[in-house]
Amino acid sequence: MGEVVDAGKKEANGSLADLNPTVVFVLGGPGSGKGTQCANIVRHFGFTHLSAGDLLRAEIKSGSENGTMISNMIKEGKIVPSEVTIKLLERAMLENGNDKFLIDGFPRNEENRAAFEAVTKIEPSFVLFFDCSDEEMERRLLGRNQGREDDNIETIRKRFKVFQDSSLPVIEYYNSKGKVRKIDAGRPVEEVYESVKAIFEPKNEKAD
Ligand SMILES: Nc1ncnc2c1ncn2[C@@H]1O[C@H](COP(=O)(O)OP(=O)(O)OP(=O)(O)O)[C@@H](O)[C@H]1O
Ligand SMILES: Nc1ccn([C@H]2C[C@H](O)[C@@H](COP(=O)(O)O)O2)c(=O)n1
Ligand SMILES: [Mg+2]
Repeated sequence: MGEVVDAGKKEANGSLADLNPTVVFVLGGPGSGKGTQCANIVRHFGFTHLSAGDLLRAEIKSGSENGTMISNMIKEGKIVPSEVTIKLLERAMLENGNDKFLIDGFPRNEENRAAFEAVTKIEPSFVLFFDCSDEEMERRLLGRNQGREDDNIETIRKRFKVFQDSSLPVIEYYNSKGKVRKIDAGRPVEEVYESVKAIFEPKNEKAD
């Protein structure tokens, strides 16, 4: 008889090396609109959206042994150790079945970046960077109303500082490799998406 599998869960099959997925990192400050724009990209371009923050919040809810540590770090706006987040991302990619992923909110610091590269051997195709002012991001986060424990002014300020100090250097790293596609994310959702769409649409380059 075959193995009984929990009906609610998919099995993580194979390895990432076998899957060899296309990966786009989606970066930007807290509230810059990463999740909002990823939902649009998924609808039109067949990617699967994996938000590192969502995976960490699900891990807290699952009652995992790391739950309390993750919850405390998120409340403080700090970055969870890479091995925890990378395991969640690897599992999500292998369980999913798709081979095109938008990885949202990762890598958040140099440790995330270097560990992901070392463990998965995956190079992102490019990095989508949503550039937005702190004033606009703060307004959006305070109006988000999704019950997130980190959407309060004290934690928001800490998250902004971590973004400046730890996440921007990662974007600069990829920029030096010509991989960053920067989007002015301070505009209305539909306008931002027009710019995003242009990046994902295949180019109609004329042959000679
Ligand atoms: N271009 C936009 N203009 C106005 N509001 C927006 C825009 N994009 C997103 N929002 C709103 O701002 C809030 C934050 O957006 P979203 O959750 O997509 O940001 P995020 O970058 O994923 O944030 P976080 O890093 O905190 O997860 C949401 O309430 C969303 O509806
Ligand atoms: N690579 C990551 C991504 C997220 N986190 C933690 C810390 C963030 O403040 C929080 C929320 O993430 P968001 O949903 O805003 O992308 O999750 C992390 O530690 N490491
Ligand atoms: Mg988000």
